[in-house]
Amino acid sequence: MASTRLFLSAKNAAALDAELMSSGGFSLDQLMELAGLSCAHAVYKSYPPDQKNKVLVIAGPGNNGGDGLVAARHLRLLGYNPVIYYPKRPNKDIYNRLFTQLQNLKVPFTEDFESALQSTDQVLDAIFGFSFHPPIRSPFDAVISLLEKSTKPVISIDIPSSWDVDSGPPEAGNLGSGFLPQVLISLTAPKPAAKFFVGEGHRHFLGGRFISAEIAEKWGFELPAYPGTEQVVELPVAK
Ligand SMILES: NC(=O)C1=CN([C@@H]2O[C@H](COP(=O)(O)OP(=O)(O)OC[C@H]3O[C@@H](n4cnc5c(N)ncnc54)[C@H](O)[C@@H]3O)[C@@H](O)[C@H]2O)[C@H](O)CC1
Ligand SMILES: [K+]
Repeated sequence: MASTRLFLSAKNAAALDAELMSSGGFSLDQLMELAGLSCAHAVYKSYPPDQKNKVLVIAGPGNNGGDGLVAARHLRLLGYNPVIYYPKRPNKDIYNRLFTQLQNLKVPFTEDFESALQSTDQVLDAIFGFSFHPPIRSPFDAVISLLEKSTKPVISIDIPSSWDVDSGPPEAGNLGSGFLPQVLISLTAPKPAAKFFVGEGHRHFLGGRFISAEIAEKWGFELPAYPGTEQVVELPVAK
């Protein structure tokens, strides 16, 4: 299993993202496609499709939500039954196109989060990524509260939503302090909050295979070797 040395702070993650899309020559679509594809592959490795598992994808208002929409499309094509809860949908071209692609694949959208949670097999948390700033606002506060009480396995994209990107889970007694996903998929490089992602049986993947060794060195993190054609590499989790 690969190991990584250093973490990418919220500030550096945003700056690196901007660099990839300026001097790096990438478009947001390209990065989001590779990020979302790696998330679908991490779900596949953690919960292989079994009689068309239902995966409830919670998509937030930013690009973390966009990764979730891309992952939902790939999950559908991999044999899952994704259902999407997308309560705050900004009217932006990239999200509108992802929405159209999902509609064409007949992926359902739901407005009833509570019922969808009861009937799902797994949850894909694509609510917030590296631009989240606590405290969490409506309607996602109620969503996190329900996830804290639920026993459904959760796979979080980039950070467990409600955790501070740099300092980790909220203090005991605050919303989100009881939220610990089963699987974390870090994109580009783990964020400092990933230090708090621990526990027997929990799995941590790194995805977003678009970083060169030169970029990793420049931004001060170690890039583990992706095996063969894999879109994710598994990282150790402390017990
Ligand atoms: N290079 C990469 O690794 C790539 C990562 N990608 C993914 O993009 C997210 C970061 O996306 P961004 O749009 O910057 O922000 P978020 O999705 O984290 O959220 C912004 C969104 O959330 C709202 N918000 C912030 N705080 C709160 C709050 N307390 N309560 C409610 N709402 C809040 C804010 O207003 C915005 O609307 C990264 O993590 C990856 O998942 C890309 O796919 C490209 C490549
Ligand atoms: K997330």
